[in-house]
Amino acid sequence: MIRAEQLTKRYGGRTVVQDLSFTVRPGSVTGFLGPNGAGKSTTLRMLLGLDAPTRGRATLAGRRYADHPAPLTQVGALLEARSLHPGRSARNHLTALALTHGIPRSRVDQVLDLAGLTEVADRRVKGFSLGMGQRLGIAAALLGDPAAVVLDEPVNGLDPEGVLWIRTLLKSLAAEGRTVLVSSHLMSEMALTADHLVVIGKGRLLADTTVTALVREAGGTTVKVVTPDAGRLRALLPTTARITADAPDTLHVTGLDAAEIGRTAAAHGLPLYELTPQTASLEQAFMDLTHDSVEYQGAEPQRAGHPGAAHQGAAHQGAAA
Ligand SMILES: Nc1ncnc2c1ncn2[C@@H]1O[C@H](COP(=O)(O)OP(=O)(O)OP(=O)(O)O)[C@@H](O)[C@H]1O
Repeated sequence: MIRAEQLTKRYGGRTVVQDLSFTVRPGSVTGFLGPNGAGKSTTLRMLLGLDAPTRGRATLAGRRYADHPAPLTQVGALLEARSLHPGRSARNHLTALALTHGIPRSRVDQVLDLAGLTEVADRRVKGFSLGMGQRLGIAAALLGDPAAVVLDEPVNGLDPEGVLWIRTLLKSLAAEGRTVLVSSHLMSEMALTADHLVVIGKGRLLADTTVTALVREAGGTTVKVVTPDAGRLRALLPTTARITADAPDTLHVTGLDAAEIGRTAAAHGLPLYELTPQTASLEQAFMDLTHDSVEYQGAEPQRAGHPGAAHQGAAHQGAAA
């Protein structure tokens, strides 16, 4: 369990984290979301004892990081700035870390395997790609077999295979009963990875909720349906569904999932050319939530009237810095 209690951080005269309180529970992935500059990294550094709070408290399993006799067994962390000795191999790097923390050497091989680095374990780190470096950082975070894992923007700069690997790993760490806290400025990524969300903007808490609840609040998932028989399909769907049409053959259906719509169409022999659940509403919910907290506004994205266009307009304001 990770807990932030009224955490506040001031740099000079500027408050970058203010009165932030939240709890991260074991057994699920918690996404820590906010636009660029919202204070995510600063908060994570305070949780990990790397920065002292101006006010408030951060605890892991009830104690401050510095008060744990063997912190690496409590929490493993991957922060954005990595300090790796370029001339060392991955194995040597992990072995040095293990020896200085009283962790058996045998654990090094286990984490190399877990991170998919066994084959390159004896290569010098300076030849590593960004993805391999990220895997090594995660191997180091898991070295102490920690009860909690904290990762700052772990998918930044990774290729699709790397992103998928991290997503799967985070879910399996949570399924093992660990506490998993992962920061991101991308709602689309967190929607696929996290169960719970803590959203901040300008250092303040904006939402502490589940992905499911946020989807519900955003009006549910909308399904785009393209069919030459749009009129007939519309008449066959339950009246509880909200349906809009922006072209003669295209419906946007809220309140029904894709499977139900597909079954109805199949039962009546209606051909479907497209049946696509859209998370655009979730992106929009995130942008609405954080709109006033974005430090560096780019051009205002189009606030379009239908979900498909909103998706295209979702140019991640947070990334506009
Ligand atoms: N050591 C520091 N001294 C002064 N200001 C700082 C320091 N570290 C961070 N800040 C400021 O605090 C604010 C929050 O920064 P932080 O890196 O925590 O945000 P973030 O949410 O992690 O952003 P990003 O998504 O861009 O990484 C920023 O305005 C940043 O400029």
